Amino acid sequence: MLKNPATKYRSFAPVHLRDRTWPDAVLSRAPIWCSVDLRDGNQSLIEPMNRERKLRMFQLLVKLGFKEIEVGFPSASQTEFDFIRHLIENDLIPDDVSIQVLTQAREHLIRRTFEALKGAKKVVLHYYNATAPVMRRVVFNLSQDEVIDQLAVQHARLIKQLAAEQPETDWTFEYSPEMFSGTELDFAKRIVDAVTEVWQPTPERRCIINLPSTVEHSTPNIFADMIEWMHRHLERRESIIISVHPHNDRGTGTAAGEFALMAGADRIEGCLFGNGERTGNVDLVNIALNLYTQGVDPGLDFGDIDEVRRCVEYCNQLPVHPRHPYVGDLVFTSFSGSHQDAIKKAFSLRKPDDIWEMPYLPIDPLDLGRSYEAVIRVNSQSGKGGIAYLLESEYGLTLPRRLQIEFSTAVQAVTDQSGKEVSAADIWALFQTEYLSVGEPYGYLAHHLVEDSTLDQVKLVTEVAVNGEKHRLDGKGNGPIDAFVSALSELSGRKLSVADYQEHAVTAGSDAKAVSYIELKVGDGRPVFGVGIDGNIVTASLKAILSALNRVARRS
Ligand SMILES: CC(=O)SCCNC(=O)CCNC(=O)[C@H](O)C(C)(C)COP(=O)(O)OP(=O)(O)OC[C@H]1O[C@@H](n2cnc3c(N)ncnc32)[C@H](O)[C@@H]1OP(=O)(O)O
Ligand SMILES: CC(C)C(=O)C(=O)O
Ligand SMILES: [Mg+2]
Repeated sequence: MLKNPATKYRSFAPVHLRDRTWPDAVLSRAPIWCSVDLRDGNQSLIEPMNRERKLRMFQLLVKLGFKEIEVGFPSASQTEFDFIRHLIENDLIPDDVSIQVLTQAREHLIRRTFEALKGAKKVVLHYYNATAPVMRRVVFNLSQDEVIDQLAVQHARLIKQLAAEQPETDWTFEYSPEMFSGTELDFAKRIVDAVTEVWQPTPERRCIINLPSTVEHSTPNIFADMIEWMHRHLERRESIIISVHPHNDRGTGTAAGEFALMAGADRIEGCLFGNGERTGNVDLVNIALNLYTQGVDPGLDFGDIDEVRRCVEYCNQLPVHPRHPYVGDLVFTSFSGSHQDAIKKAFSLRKPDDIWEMPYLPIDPLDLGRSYEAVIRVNSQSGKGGIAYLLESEYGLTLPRRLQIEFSTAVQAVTDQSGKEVSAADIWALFQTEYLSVGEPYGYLAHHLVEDSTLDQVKLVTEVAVNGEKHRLDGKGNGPIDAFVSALSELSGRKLSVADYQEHAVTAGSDAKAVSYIELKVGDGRPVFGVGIDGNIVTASLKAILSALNRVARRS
């Protein structure tokens, strides 16, 4: 049993911001994106990326359109240092991309970081120190003023000085009060103001103040309040890019990121598909595609999302979950009958330039390079709509509604028995067995049609096999179906009549074929469907009648 948590945990305190404005804000443009896959993502991996994997990730991020990429923590290890040298010395960084590097607020680490950056064109130099009370007490044993002076201000000065010594590089400075989300707001403001006082940013040369929820420990509205508070209270706000860096410990990293952007943040740091420390950094793909589905261009290209996933899985050596937003294998799939029914109906009414308004599909899978193939999959939770959708999309058959109902019983029997999914190919095989390959007792052999214009009738001569024996049938009627049905009634000794008849060209496959669906009534029995497919529409209809008759025979 869990112990009483009230004796062990403290609840988070709300921010007193009665006139908050962020809940009414609408996100109408993309933020500045910064990927930290190669740093925060990398430092959380079981096996950090080697150079080859890092390069693959870097090239992917560039291809996706990121202009700010945190490429590592150069003072952490030789691998990190060498990777950054490799990028610079081999001219692998496009001119419009800034590499970003992280360092602790410690002199020897900062000096080593600058060493790693010699010759780089555009750099975001990012340093941090923890600011939360627990860190001040446990890790640093320093007072608020000492943390401001000894960690933040002194190292802001050092960074300014070392940057001036490397004027060939276009520098942007970034400071993170690490654990901002657990820091008193007035202290966070004081330390940030002290840093910007040293740097003296201008609206033309802004610095970045990155406000992380290093560990997410409140609901996202509290984080948004904190960001709006900082946005309103910071000195030199017009010369600062406010960045956020949400983690996902409570599972609300995306909401926190979006609310923070509504609350005044200009920039967001995160990882592809939410990799990163513990439960991960905020998922930038999620945020970007959420914008996209609101009609806002995110400025990042996820037009081949499966390719992105493959690369990320390779680099991180971690799988992406099948339910992961926008990318998981199952996220565009409906198994349940009512969802399938609505999707099928919406697809058939949709015109190419319509606004996307598709039940159960927040985004068009085609926009992400996915197909409609997986949109509907069938198991015992499915209904006729999904089965009909698969036969139509994969095999070009548009089943009449009552046939959908009839055939879904056959599919349901299979899925109920196996408990498993049935593929489109399985459904097609079952459809063939049920309707198309029923050649006994009646089999179609040939027909000959004579139109008699004087009588306004047709004469139909048919050859059919009955239990393997050839029979010639002569029939008359107002059309070939009518003529055949009357001849068959005579042969079988039972009254046959057509309750419904539909046909269409088969749209799938290369051969021009027609399909005919006949609902046949035999005597007083309930109508039964038969289906025929043939290059000739009359033959297709005759086969459909025999299919229905054979199915009746099979049942009895
Ligand atoms: C929230 C984040 O993601 S922050 C980024 C975290 N990322 C990483 O740590 C990955 C790379 N890190 C490393 O390679 C190493 O930790 C290094 C090179 C940075 C430092 O290594 P070491 O000097 O061996 O220290 P160690 O790893 O034990 O870290 C603890 C020390 O850092 C100090 N420290 C931690 N954060 C800071 C900071 N922001 N500023 C100054 N000192 C700090 C601690 O006080 C402690 O010092 P102490 O040994 O005097 O008690
Ligand atoms: C270094 C900082 C930005 C960080 O990764 C965090 O606080 O989560
Ligand atoms: Mg982080």
